[in-house]
Amino acid sequence: MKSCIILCGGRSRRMGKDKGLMNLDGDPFIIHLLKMVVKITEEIILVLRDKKQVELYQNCINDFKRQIHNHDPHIKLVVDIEVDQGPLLGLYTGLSHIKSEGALVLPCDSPFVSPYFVDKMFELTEVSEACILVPVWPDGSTEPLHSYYCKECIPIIQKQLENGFRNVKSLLEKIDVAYVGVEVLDPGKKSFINLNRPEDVSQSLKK
Ligand SMILES: Nc1nc2c(ncn2[C@@H]2O[C@H](COP(=O)(O)OP(=O)(O)OP(=O)(O)O)[C@@H](O)[C@H]2O)c(=O)[nH]1
Repeated sequence: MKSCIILCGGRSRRMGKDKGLMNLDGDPFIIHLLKMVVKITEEIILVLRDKKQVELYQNCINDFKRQIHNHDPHIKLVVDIEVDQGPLLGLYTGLSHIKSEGALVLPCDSPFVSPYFVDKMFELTEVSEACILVPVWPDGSTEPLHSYYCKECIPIIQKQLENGFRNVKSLLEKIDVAYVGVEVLDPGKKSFINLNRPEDVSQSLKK
């Protein structure tokens, strides 16, 4: 079973409005992601901040269901166990809800994630013995919000949170990680584009 967790619970301060619901070329970012991921996975968990955000995303997903003529596209909305604690807690919440052994984690602000990337990640997790699979750039920087995490990470994340860490990168030092070059996962590298500011959106439309 292939599971995907999409983190949507950030504050979008730089964008000024909820990034997942931002319009890009006719669809909200989250719908760009869902259109692609729904065809590849059997379970999708959106991790949101609070009930108010759930209501907004539920409306958006109801429109999506009508659009694709599918009343049950295996999408579940869950809420962070504590608000505003950052993506590490979002990951913890997401992993606590999945039915499978692990999940591909994506941020809601990367609407150009490609099916090639998603397929490749799942293909590599099947042969990797590591708990986490993380894309790495030639300069050594990593993409922990475009990574695969197995459920064995849950107690380690819990410990990291108790120790005051809120950053997903802090987890990578604590558990077995396999690093894979970004060029292997997405030769065009568009999957890793994050749209954080209004100007990022207008620039992405010009490309
Ligand atoms: N569930 C959950 N997701 C989060 C949380 N914080 C950030 N995220 C998600 O993690 C991804 C990266 O977030 P950032 O861009 O670093 O932070 P942001 O709060 O969304 O945006 P800024 O306020 O502009 O920094 C996005 O998909 C966010 O929605 C959180 O506390 N809970």
